Amino acid sequence: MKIAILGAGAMGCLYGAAFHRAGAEVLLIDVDQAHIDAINAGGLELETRAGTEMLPIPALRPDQLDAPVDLVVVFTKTFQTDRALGGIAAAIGPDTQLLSLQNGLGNDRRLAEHAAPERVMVGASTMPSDLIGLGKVRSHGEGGSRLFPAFEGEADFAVRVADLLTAGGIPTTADPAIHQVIWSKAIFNAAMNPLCALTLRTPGFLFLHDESRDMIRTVVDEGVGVARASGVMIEAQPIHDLTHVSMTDHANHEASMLQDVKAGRRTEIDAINGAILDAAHAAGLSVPVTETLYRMLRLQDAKIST
Ligand SMILES: NC(=O)C1=CN([C@@H]2O[C@H](COP(=O)(O)OP(=O)(O)OC[C@H]3O[C@@H](n4cnc5c(N)ncnc54)[C@H](OP(=O)(O)O)[C@@H]3O)[C@@H](O)[C@H]2O)C=CC1
Ligand SMILES: CC(C)(CO)C(=O)C(=O)O
Repeated sequence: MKIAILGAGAMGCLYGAAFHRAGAEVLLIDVDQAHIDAINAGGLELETRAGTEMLPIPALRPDQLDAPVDLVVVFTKTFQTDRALGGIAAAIGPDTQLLSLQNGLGNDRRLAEHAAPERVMVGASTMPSDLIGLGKVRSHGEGGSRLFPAFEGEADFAVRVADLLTAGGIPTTADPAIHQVIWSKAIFNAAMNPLCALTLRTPGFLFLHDESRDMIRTVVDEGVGVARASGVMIEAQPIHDLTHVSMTDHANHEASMLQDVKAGRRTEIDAINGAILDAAHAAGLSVPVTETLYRMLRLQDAKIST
């Protein structure tokens, strides 16, 4: 299978490495020329709990992709998706499948702007990953992914993709309840990521303080209420459990939103807390802690653009 990873940052490199280990033909696509050059010069350096690997995966700029691939895996930030897919139009042929494992809500809709709905797959990942330098990624922690066609597509291709990732070291399943999975992950991120970004601390710090643990519990309960009012029937306890795993097993992982704030980049607050807030308004619900965190991160983002 020929796979283009669109956005060779922390997660793109981690997933590109798994596809590569499983024998797929992988191309890492990014806009950062220095990062591309570093990968092409010495290989992708991936540090996990199992050790450090140097993987000879080619990296390219979007304009260097000139023929259709079988699968595009989108791992840009959510607000970069549309532009990034527009930049690789030549790689999206009539049979090309698109997959997003990005955080947040609405990724299905964003991908369906660039391919027929039956060729759009979505999902979520609980793998942690940090970009630690040019051509260098670190992932310390267990996790996995779930994916499935977003709309009415056939499950066969999703199963093949999941099997490849599992063979490459990221346990992945094709899960028909994918929209419940995505809502649960978005609620988890709405609770964890803004608090990491605002305190400039990792989940282990949040575990030490009643203030953060209380807010995390409340945001999860608020989000589950919104999901259920929107017709997505999920339970709160598995999400509470996931926040506990994050604060203990992934205690030192820099949540992606923390990585963004530290690097002076815009965050994905609109696709996470903002999307839950929009759904709350549509359902006539109030979600005060989710909304406060949303407003705080919007202010943080405003510092970058002003
Ligand atoms: N990091 C993590 O642990 C996790 C992240 N996620 C989600 O995965 C997604 C990716 O996150 P993450 O890997 O951390 O993000 P990164 O910022 O590390 O990676 C995104 C990459 O995409 C590149 N990019 C931007 N625009 C384009 C474009 N037009 N064409 C090609 N590449 C482009 C960026 O370059 P540049 O920096 O120059 O803009 C960057 O290298 C997000 O939705 C995130 O929420 C999900 C689970 C865990
Ligand atoms: C790694 C994980 C699951 C937890 O923080 C994440 O989604 C993120 O960093 O955005």
